[in-house]
Amino acid sequence: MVKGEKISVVDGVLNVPDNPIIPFIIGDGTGPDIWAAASRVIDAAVEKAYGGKKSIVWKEVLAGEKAYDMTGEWLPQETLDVINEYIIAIKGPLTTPIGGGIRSLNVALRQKLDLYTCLRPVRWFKGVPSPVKRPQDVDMVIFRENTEDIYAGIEYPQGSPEAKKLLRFLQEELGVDKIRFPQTSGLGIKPVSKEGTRRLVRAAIEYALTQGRKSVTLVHKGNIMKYTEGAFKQWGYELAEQEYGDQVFTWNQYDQIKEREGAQAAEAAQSQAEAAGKIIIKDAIADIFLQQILTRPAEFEVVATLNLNGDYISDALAAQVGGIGIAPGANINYETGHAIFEATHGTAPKYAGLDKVNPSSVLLSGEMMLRHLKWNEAADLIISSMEKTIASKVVTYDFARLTEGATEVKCSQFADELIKNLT
Ligand SMILES: NC(=O)C1=CN([C@@H]2O[C@H](COP(=O)(O)OP(=O)(O)OC[C@H]3O[C@@H](n4cnc5c(N)ncnc54)[C@H](OP(=O)(O)O)[C@@H]3O)[C@@H](O)[C@H]2O)C=CC1
Ligand SMILES: O=C(O)CCC(=O)C(=O)O
Ligand SMILES: [Mg+2]
Repeated sequence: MVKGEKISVVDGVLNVPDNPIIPFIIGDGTGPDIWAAASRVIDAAVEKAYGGKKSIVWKEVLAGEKAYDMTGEWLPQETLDVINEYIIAIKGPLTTPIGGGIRSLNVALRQKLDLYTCLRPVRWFKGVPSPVKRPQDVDMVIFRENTEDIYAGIEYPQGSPEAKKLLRFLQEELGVDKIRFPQTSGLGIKPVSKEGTRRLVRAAIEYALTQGRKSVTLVHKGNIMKYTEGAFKQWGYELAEQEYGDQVFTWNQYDQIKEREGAQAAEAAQSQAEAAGKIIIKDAIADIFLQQILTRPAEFEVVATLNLNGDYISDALAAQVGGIGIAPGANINYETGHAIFEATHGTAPKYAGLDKVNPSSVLLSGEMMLRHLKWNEAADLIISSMEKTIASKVVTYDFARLTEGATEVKCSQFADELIKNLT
């Protein structure tokens, strides 16, 4: 058996040995099915690409139901320590109960390791059934802030001593008289910071610059939540202008030119910036954005947004390219180099243990991980195999039910097909 080595970060650069040890969390619900399938494909792609010279040494770490059954803890400290030490990890989905019980372990992992970017690329694979006419126009990369917003978990149940105390403070100290039914309200707090916004928007702009993307759209609900979502927009524009002055043109600048010199001059300035290859930094209010990504998706490329908006937007966009079964993602801290790759979907509990669901989301998260490690040859093999397999119409239930003439296969059989098509 190959003895693995640790990935390290040297002078801010990821140093990847030929046999990196990569921790994985198998996940709850359908997690074991999709992980078994996806990890086989990842291993086969690496073997095919490097002929045995490189391989991943998987190291299981515990979280969720398996961790609770084995250790009595949902998220053992050891799991956090191991991921911290080994830098790069991958995970299956973990269950979060609704309306009570433990807080999200998925969110806890992101917060505890400060993985502030949730990176979710959304693209269409030819042949995947889609509810829209031109799914090929959807090619967006979402940068969702991953550590703040109402996901911070500062929430108090209705009638609790904490809720009563906070209510009293709001009413007596801050003169709040707008809570419609104070005695029967649960309360939540939404922290959004300048630092959190700046590092997220910086990551989005860096991505646009290095990947040759034309625009970054700041998505917010700043008309209603002025000092959180509105501030996100303002801080985002400020960061873009301060740090990327000659490489970007912002709609904030557009508005200033319009006010000073009129609409024609502003239009001309934007056209000139586009012609010069500058990145356009624009913004959209979240509700209309959800309409525009359906009606004119080609206008959006990189999206930077807050935590809750990003959660909604990523599932909505996934639907346009074939659904959550094919939506990958990663949680990344670009300063420390730590990253956990994970599918966008959840545990899909009704299909648990049936060897049925589509393993593509976690597999494509693995593909993102390989690319992150600069193992592009193996990543490319996964993409071309995915294209061939989907074109042959041998697919899991989610695509089969929408594809005429498809052959429906199980999760594990889909992995077999993918491995066969790694050529
Ligand atoms: N990062 C994480 O670990 C996440 C965890 N969760 C957690 O997962 C649990 C269930 O959440 P829920 O809201 O039902 O969302 P899920 O994403 O688990 O499932 C919703 C639906 O999406 C489809 N789906 C999900 N995964 C796949 C797949 N691999 N292949 C094909 N279709 C798929 C199924 O649709 P259909 O019924 O149409 O076949 C499924 O019923 C909750 O506890 C939630 O908190 C949720 C999101 C992310
Ligand atoms: O943590 C959870 O249970 C849900 C998280 C989620 O929906 C997401 O990250 O997209
Ligand atoms: Mg979600």
